[in-house]
Amino acid sequence: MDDAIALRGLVVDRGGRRVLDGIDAAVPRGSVTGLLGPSGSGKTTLMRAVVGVQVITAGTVTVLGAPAGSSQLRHRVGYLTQAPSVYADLTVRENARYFAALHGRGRAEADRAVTDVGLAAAAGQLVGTLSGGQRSRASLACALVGEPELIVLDEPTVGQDPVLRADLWSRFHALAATGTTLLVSSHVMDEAARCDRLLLIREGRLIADDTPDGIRSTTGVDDLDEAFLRLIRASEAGRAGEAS
Ligand SMILES: Nc1ncnc2c1ncn2[C@@H]1O[C@H](COP(=O)(O)OP(=O)(O)OP(=O)(O)O)[C@@H](O)[C@H]1O
Repeated sequence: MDDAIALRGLVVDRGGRRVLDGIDAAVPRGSVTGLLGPSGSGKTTLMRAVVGVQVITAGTVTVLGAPAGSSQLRHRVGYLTQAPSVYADLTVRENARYFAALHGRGRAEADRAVTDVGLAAAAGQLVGTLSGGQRSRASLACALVGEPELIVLDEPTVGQDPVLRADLWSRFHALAATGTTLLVSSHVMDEAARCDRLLLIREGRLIADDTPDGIRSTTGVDDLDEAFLRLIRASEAGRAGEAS
């Protein structure tokens, strides 16, 4: 069983609308897989299904060999939502130590997680006084501190400067090198090139599941932004053909 995530025929309806429309995809263990697509394409919904908090209409979501949301996955899957989920009236260090304790980890792991996200200098600062980008890194530290086998990160680099973004991507790859699996969403196409594999979704349908090089070679262009445009146009042409 090499896949950390296996999606089979995943269909999700939200607010009476079909938001994911029959997704089949697999995320290999020990990889950094990017989940890309325009705003509203269904990235967050797919991540919610993987962490087991989304009611699904049809299909199956298997995570680390178990159905998504099973109690046995509680300490094995980490999730960073788009809204920072940290306590404003605790310091960065206190937040990390609190989440570490929930996962049976100690102070050393908590302090390391804070350093890993570049917040060592602000460790003693109340989260409520941090900038937006710092607050989202504090939240990231809390998602990483339990050392989960699968880490699902919803737009973890939004609001970060280019140096920090590069540092965070290095950190993601260092984690993958130790066998951790990361599913990372972004709508910034330049981050796509940093991923081992890419899932591209548009309007709830998967239009690519490949490596960056595989996508370049399928589309015949080097620039991934342009490659995605071509894939999107090809999928639209295909759907127009289906409809006629
Ligand atoms: N609670 C909800 N109730 C009804 N519809 C929702 C709800 N949350 C999201 N949706 C709809 O589901 C669709 C997919 O949303 P989702 O948040 O998964 O997209 P996304 O790709 O993550 O977008 P973004 O990049 O802007 O975060 C959108 O059309 C959105 O309006």
